[in-house]
Amino acid sequence: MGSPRKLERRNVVDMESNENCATKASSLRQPSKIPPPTPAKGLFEMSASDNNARAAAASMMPPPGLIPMKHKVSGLPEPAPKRKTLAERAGETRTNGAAPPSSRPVNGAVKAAAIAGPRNPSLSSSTSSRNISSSSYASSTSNGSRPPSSLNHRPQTAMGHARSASQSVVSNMRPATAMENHSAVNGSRAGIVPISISTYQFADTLQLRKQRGRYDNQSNYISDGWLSSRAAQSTQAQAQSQFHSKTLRGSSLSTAFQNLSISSALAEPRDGAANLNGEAECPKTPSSYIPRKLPSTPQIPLPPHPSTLISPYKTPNRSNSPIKEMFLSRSSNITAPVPAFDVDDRFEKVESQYAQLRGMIERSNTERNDMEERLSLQKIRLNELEVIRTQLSASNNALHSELEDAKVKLSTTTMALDDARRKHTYEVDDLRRKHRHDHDDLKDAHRKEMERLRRETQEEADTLRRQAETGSSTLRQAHREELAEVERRMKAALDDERSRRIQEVQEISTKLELHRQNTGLDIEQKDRENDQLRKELSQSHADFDRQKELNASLKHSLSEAHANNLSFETSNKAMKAKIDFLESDNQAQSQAFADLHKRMQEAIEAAEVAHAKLRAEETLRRKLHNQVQELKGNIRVFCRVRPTLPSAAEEELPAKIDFPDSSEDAKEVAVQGPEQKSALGKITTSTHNFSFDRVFGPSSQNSAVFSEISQLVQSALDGYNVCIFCYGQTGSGKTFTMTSPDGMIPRAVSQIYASATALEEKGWRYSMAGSFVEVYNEDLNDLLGEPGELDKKKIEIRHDTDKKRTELKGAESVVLDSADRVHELLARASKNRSVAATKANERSSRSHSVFILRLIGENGITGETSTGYGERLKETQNINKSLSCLGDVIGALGQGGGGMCRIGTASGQSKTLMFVMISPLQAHLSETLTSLKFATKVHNTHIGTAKKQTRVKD
Ligand SMILES: Nc1ncnc2c1ncn2[C@@H]1O[C@H](COP(=O)(O)OP(=O)(O)OP(=O)(O)O)[C@@H](O)[C@H]1O
Repeated sequence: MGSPRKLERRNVVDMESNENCATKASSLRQPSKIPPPTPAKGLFEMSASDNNARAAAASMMPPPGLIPMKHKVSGLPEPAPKRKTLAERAGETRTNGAAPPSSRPVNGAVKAAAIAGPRNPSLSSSTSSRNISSSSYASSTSNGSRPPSSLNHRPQTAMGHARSASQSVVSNMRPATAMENHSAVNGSRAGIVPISISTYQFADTLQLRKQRGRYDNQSNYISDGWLSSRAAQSTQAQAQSQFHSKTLRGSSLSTAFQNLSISSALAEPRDGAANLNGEAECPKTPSSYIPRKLPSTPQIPLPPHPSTLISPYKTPNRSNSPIKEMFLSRSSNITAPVPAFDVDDRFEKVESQYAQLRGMIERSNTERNDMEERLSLQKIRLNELEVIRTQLSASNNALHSELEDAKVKLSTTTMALDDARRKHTYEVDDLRRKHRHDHDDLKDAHRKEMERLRRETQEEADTLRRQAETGSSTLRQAHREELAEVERRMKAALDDERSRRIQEVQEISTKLELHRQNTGLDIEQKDRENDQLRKELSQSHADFDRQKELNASLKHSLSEAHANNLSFETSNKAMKAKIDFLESDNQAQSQAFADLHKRMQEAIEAAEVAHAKLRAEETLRRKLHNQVQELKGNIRVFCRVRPTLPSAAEEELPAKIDFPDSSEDAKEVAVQGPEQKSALGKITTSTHNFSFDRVFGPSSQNSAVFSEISQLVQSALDGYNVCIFCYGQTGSGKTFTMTSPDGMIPRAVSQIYASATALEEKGWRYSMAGSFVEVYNEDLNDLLGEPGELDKKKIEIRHDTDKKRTELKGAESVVLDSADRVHELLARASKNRSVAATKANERSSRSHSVFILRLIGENGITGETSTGYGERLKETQNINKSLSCLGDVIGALGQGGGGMCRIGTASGQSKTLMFVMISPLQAHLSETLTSLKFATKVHNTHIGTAKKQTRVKD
């Protein structure tokens, strides 16, 4: 975008060029293959007619008014009435105002022609031809020969000419008209500038025509008259043509004037005074009109025959034109006189036409002034518009900047809105979390309250029990006394009973004796009676039968009596035995008591011996158990492959995992590695075999796994530090194995409780406390603390090298006074972990949770104490740092550098069991192999003998 000034200038230039174009356009000729009898053609003919002006003047030349009439337009205004003749006006001094300034350079060719004119006959002849016609001038200013048509295209339009004008000097293009020639010579537009000059020059031309006519009149009037009339005719024809153009196109006056001016340029040298005056009065005359020194008219040689001028490029039409024969030539055979034209009449006509032209020029000037005024107005308007445009662009810029500001504000507002929305979301989340925490707190408080109530109830129950026990001992004493009383009473009763029984027995014995005696008497009497009867038998057989019957009945009675006698004898014997027993009871009882006491003393002594033996055996058992554990290895590696879950997606294909020694205590696992493509494109798979202390397949249950580690739990009870940790990728079953309701931790705690209860009779009293911490970002967080303090409350690890104990300062320790308490503890830790996991998704896979069970055992009899730690670590494979650290630790432990770096109690002081957890899926195959390789490394590590943490009470 240019500056306003530039724009204005460009507009002006455009307008000028438009005007120029319009002007040029007005001089356009319709292209025609047959050249019309234009003045250009006539100029050549006029050159030729210098010698034969008379020849066929009437027939060859059209009457003066004929050519103008051809182009005359009916609407053309009539010329103004004549005031002065051209001859008169030719002598007048030209005004400066009529001569526009010109900066056009003098054409070199013209200058050369002017300078070299007298010396070069051919040039002078051509120059003379210029006096007659601009067309011939154009020819002469060229190289003297017409250029080949192929190189010198004659412009078909004014525009074409305008374009070619600047090239015309170089290419020697033949102009179509004098006007075009003029333009070509000057190399600049021919528009307005020549108008005022032509007035003056045209007058000169006319004057010269007259003088020449007169001169010629003296010598060859006819020829001169022909020349003059021919020139006038040519001028008139041009003027008429310009009128015609003006009328048709409205702005071709300058073109017409240019034609005239060229003629005047030819006329200038003829009259030295006029020429000098012209130069003096109009120093700004265009350079193309600089007076040239030309030979005076009388010495002007006749131009060569047109055919010689244009011979190289003779137009076929022209050469074949029959008109050519109508012109005079040396070879013309003139036989009849040719009538002369009336020159004055022609001049008058030309004058009138000139006046007409002048009027038109004035009008044109007026129009031009109007146009200039309009142009200046337009320029002003343009400036105003430019100012408005500037203002508008300024306001546009302001609006743009406002728009940008508004956009920025909008984006700021949007961002603020987003921030507010995000903040609101965070606040809602926080509130939700707080609400959840409050809820959990309430639940905790409720649980605590319940515990408190339960404890109070327990205490009350204890009090009651104590009271009951007190009551019961009183009762027992009373009972004992009562029992003694009863015993006494029983003894008295027994004595009474005994004496009563003895008395009864004596009575019975007496009765029995009496009865026997009576029976004997009866028998004797019966015998007598028998005898009597026998005697009487003879007397009577009937009496015998009767006697027999009686005898039978008597026998029966006898048997009954005998039975009774026997029973009586038995009871008598029993009674006798009883009496004997009762008589001997007192002594036996005292003897029995003494025996019993003796035996009891012996039993107590034997029990004491047995207890001592048992304790010695328990110590031996522990020692042997520990030796067994040591033999099994203080760091053991178990591998567990979890089953494919029913919820697993279909595309989760299982990996090929085999258990070559699939027995109850399998120790080997074989994993088929990923497919590998050889250079030849052959696909191979390799099987990786691993062996560990124990391998559990997918179908293994937690109970089976625990049976393998229960001995380690026993070691914890025996006072050894035990570390059990799971290692494996996410989702491989670590949590399931360790903290599920039947996982290792609940089972271990239950076993410890059961064993502790069993050991109570051996004098051991155990107390248990559990802590649950999380290692995240190398910080320890308490999973049993308040959820809000999870990442805030920091826990310190303190290691007492003297006591060889490691403690976590700040971690909450929950007393496990019943086996069920561990479930609560695990649930609390799990909840805290899930709260933490919602804050950071990756937390689960980047954190390690450690459950620490602290066992303190005291033996009231022996005074021994044992302190052991059971630890459960859940190590996640995802952390390479942890992996390498763990590897380093275990490696260092294997080389006896246990104190260098510690993970929990995984050192020479402890027994360590590592679970390597394996996912059965193909997708996790590479992690599976990495885990197994690492576990193999650990398995190959030997850790020094574990030392029991036993102190003898002072
Ligand atoms: N032996 C098994 N038998 C049946 N289901 C199992 C077994 N082992 C693991 N699972 C199941 O597999 C899933 C993932 O196990 P788990 O959550 O214990 O993995 P993890 O190793 O603790 O994962 P993370 O490291 O992410 O905590 C759980 O749904 C669990 O119930």
